[in-house]
Amino acid sequence: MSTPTDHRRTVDEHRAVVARLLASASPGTEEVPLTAAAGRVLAEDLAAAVPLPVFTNSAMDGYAARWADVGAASASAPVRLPVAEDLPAGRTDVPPLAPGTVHRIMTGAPVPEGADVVVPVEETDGGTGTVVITSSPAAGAYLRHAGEDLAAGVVALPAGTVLGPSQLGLAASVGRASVLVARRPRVLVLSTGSELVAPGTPLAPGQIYESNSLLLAAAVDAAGGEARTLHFVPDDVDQFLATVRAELADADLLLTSGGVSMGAYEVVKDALGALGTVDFVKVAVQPGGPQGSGTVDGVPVVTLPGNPVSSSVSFEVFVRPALRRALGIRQPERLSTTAPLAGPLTSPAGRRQYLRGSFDGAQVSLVGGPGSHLVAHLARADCLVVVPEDVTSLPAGSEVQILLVEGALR
Ligand SMILES: Nc1nc2c(c(=O)[nH]1)N[C@H]1C(S)=C(S)[C@@H](COP(=O)(O)OP(=O)(O)OC[C@H]3O[C@@H](n4cnc5c(N)ncnc54)[C@H](O)[C@@H]3O)O[C@H]1N2
Ligand code: MOO
Repeated sequence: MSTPTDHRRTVDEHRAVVARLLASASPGTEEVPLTAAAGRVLAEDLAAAVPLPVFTNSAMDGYAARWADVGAASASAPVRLPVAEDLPAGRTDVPPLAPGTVHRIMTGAPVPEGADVVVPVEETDGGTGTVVITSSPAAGAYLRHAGEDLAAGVVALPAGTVLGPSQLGLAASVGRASVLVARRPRVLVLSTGSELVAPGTPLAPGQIYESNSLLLAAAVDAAGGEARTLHFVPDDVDQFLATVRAELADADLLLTSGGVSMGAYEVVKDALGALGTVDFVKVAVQPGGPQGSGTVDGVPVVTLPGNPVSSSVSFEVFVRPALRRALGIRQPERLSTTAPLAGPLTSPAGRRQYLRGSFDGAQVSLVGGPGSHLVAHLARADCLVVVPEDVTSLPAGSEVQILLVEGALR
């Protein structure tokens, strides 16, 4: 229950704190071959060295012609013309088209000077010495003009673009073999908890499988970082700090899960809290209330709560956008929309709630309840339903904001 002494940082305040912190975690840029650039973030305005199309070329297999010669062709009054040249794609010496002749041309081949239409082979007898044309498309048809897609010299891809398949295709189309990209922040993902054992080993009573480091490392990688995981079984605070410090040398960010609430054995909070450079706060959010942020030996650290759903949601809300912003990504946030609720919901007063949902393109259904241990439900969700701080209940049909997380509408 919220009391006057229970001051909580707002979600937006904590998002700003983490964004500022991670801005300093940005490790600069590097040139990479285009063949290794998938998923990377462009760190330069990539200018087109060539126009697209590079030269005016044919959109069809057929005959490059002068419309004045072929425009009147019909089945009852076919036009017969000599075929002066054969132009396969890749031909570099293209003679101009003399009046009263055609050039046989293949898709992608340069259109000869003087041609202003391509007659598809289907409208002809396919002749190679002479051709009989039985109909002509409109003047100008089937010409793909140099520069109509992109002019030479303009920015083809602005800095901050994530290089997906079509962006890589464009970079290659303008002739780039390598690109300047943001270095991927190296994120050390550290989970703590003596009840946690690695998947694949037998469980003793009281033990569970460690899952947060897998979840968070995959989320870090998907956000553009480069995760390395470490599971620390706490003995004592000094040993924890020594382990963390030894691993920090190659990290741009330390991301921990667990050990930050109010219990008697909160190794993350105890060890990092004592340094005086990490703040532990409560955020007005559910799940994911207990949060921490600061630096360890100058390296940014964000501490997430251990409940798996809390870890996942707080990564989504606080870390992912900050990491993507630090990478220079133009659109760091998830796509968001509004959708009507399939059923009613309730939400705690004074907390922004992020409920797991499933969006079918028309309405959103809740997946499981608010419990932050519901990992199976989490894995079935494809969106987060955002319930504002001042809303405690909503009837079915209410419009709610949803964040489309990875895999929505798959
Ligand atoms: N008296 C209070 N108790 C709790 C509070 C509170 O305010 N007062 N906050 C609750 C909330 S909210 C959360 S969230 C959790 C956060 O706790 P910790 O961050 O200290 O996490 P742990 O206690 O270590 O673990 C919580 C829960 O999650 C499981 N867990 C932890 N790490 C992993 C992992 N790597 N893989 C899988 N599962 C993990 C752990 O076994 C626990 O069940 O505190 C509440 N308590
Ligand atoms: O608010 Mo805690 O983060 O889930 O249960």
